[in-house]
Amino acid sequence: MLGRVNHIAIAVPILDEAAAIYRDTLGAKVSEPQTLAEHGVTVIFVELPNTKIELLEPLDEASPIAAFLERNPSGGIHHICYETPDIASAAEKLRASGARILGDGKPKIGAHGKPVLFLHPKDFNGTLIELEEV
Ligand SMILES: CC[C@H](C(=O)O)C(=O)SCCNC(=O)CCNC(=O)[C@H](O)C(C)(C)COP(=O)(O)OP(=O)(O)OC[C@H]1O[C@@H](n2cnc3c(N)ncnc32)[C@H](O)[C@@H]1OP(=O)(O)O
Ligand SMILES: [Co+2]
Repeated sequence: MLGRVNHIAIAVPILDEAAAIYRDTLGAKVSEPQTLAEHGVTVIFVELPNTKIELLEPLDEASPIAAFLERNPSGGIHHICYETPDIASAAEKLRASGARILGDGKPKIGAHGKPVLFLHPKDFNGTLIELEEV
């Protein structure tokens, strides 16, 4: 079911400041901001040799990451995204195992234009998992 780590996401209070740290202090290549209205966030990707860092800023208080940032005002690691070759079959196996798929349980299109799903952190050692079909 699991392929490569596609990205590790960090929720941040101020996206431009977080991107400047990666670009100017850490010398990494960062993308332009991408607003994902359907997901309630604006994202910037930090390109690394073996994976990406996804910097996430909430669009508004209704954002799914707003409560996380209230609990962690300076930001924090938010989720890990694993690649999967077949998200429908992964969802079927996960449901059969009793794992909770968040939202309406149907894949949505993510930042890379691919179908993604999120799994409840309480079912996976307190870690929010995103699956992206690649
Ligand atoms: C898809 C576009 C883009 C991409 O990569 O392409 C993205 O990644 S968009 C990312 C933003 N979207 C999401 O994160 C969608 C899935 N997330 C959610 O639905 C919520 O964040 C949810 C339900 C995981 C948590 O929401 P909230 O904090 O408002 O809910 P609760 O207070 O009920 O939390 C329940 C329980 O889980 C703990 N929690 C919450 N967030 C996390 C987290 N990121 N990692 C670990 N644990 C988390 C929270 O503390 C609660 O625990 P408890 O012990 O009950 O207090
Ligand atoms: Co993500």
